[in-house]
Amino acid sequence: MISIFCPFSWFLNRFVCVKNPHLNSMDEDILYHLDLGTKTHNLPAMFGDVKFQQNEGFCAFIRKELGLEGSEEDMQDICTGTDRYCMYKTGPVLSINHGMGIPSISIMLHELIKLLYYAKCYDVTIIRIGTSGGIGIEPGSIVITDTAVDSFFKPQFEQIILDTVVTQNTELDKELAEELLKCSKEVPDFPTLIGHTMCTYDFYEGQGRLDGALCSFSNEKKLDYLQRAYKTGIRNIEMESSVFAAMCGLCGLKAAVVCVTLLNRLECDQINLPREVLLEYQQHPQKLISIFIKKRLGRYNPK
Ligand SMILES: O=P(O)(O)O[C@H]1O[C@H](CO)[C@@H](O)[C@H]1O
Ligand SMILES: O=c1cc[nH]c(=O)[nH]1
Repeated sequence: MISIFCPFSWFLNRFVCVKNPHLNSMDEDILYHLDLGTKTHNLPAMFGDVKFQQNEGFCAFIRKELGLEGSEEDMQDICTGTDRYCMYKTGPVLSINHGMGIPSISIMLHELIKLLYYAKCYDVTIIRIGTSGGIGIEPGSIVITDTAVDSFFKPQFEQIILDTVVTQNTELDKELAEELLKCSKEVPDFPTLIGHTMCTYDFYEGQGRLDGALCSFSNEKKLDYLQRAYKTGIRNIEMESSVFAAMCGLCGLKAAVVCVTLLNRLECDQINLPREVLLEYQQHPQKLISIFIKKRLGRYNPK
């Protein structure tokens, strides 16, 4: 492990760290997919005050909740030169979309973590908020992930590095998950629970769906698989949590995954609720995270 910032060990955990000795010898680092760079942008000035990082377009909402200055129109996409990702910042909150699937979020995280490192950010909490398919729970529920598991229900992420399979840990921060669960008591209008999240490489066959262009198994096989997943403690399925947990863990970032469930996969495969219901469900994680951020900043006033 390389520690870059400070010789005092108590300080090390506070700064975002990278684990790449080669970065030290680079004159310039171009964060290509974010359209930012260490020579072209003053990253500490732009991002040095970031304390919370979200993965969805969430800034306008939290800006209003925190009563920060300016209008929604003031919020410019920071990654204007690329259409790969969008990034917004309001006060100490940075919000980025990550696309779908492990490769997309992994590229974003490499560049984001370097950005936080170059910007000398410290005490950062990073939260993925998004949607998922629930298993055996009411649609609209939030699952706070304790551990991301793979399609074999194993708590690990297999990263292929050169021609070697490297197994990485996918446990998320337990204290942070509990703190988020505590915050959920303030929003009793939807259930929130802590559980395992299965992370897959595909939305259709990879999540046991019968409605893709390809399907090679029966309804009985599908249900048997999902019921076995439920028995191991898996409560939802999505497509990014494992590499997110692994990379954040390796870089010492306190991380959480907070996803709403759009359907109960023991009952159906299609996401067939009206658009307005789905949009309302997608606000559930935002409401919870907004309470969490307000509490952390000492700005929470229950209504
Ligand atoms: O709502 P988001 O964050 O995109 O997450 C889920 O939705 C997508 C599939 O519809 C996948 O990315 C999955 O992880
Ligand atoms: O079933 C679902 C719903 C949202 N996202 C997923 O990955 N799966």
